[in-house]
Amino acid sequence: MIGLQNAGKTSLLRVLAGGEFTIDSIPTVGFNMKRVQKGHVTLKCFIVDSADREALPVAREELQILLEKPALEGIPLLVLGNKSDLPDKLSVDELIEALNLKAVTHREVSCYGISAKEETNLDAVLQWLIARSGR
Ligand SMILES: Nc1nc2c(ncn2[C@@H]2O[C@H](COP(=O)(O)OP(=O)(O)OP(=O)(O)O)[C@@H](O)[C@H]2O)c(=O)[nH]1
Ligand SMILES: [Mg+2]
Repeated sequence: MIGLQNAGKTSLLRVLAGGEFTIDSIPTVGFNMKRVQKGHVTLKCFIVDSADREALPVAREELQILLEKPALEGIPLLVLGNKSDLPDKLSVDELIEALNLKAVTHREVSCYGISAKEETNLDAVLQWLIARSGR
């Protein structure tokens, strides 16, 4: 799980692990990367704050850099627009545009709007991960 500061990584991992959402999540110091790995396939989950329009260009660049890494070539990419409960959020179509996901080739790309807070669409995230974990 990779994402800029404040995107909601800790919140999502906590909720996915069956914990409670807390509004006063403490910023994670140090490592911000978790891998869901099985065999030789590392699934990539890139999370963004879909309501933080100013951070999206930075997220777009970070994602670009990650996708250029030879070790991650061809690996499926799951992009999560978190905080879909916020009124100012971008739609999935707008996120695809803002992150330039249509330019991603030679790998499967999925993009979901989710909310760690309201637990919206998290079943889709789990389904995505489960469906690809056996490959
Ligand atoms: N409204 C809303 N707020 C959220 C959601 N997910 C996380 N937040 C809030 O966003 C802030 C940052 O969440 P974190 O989970 O700490 O984000 P993070 O990506 O782990 O941040 P760093 O560890 O600092 O990189 C916290 O105040 C969370 O409560 C969401 O789905 N909706
Ligand atoms: Mg964190």
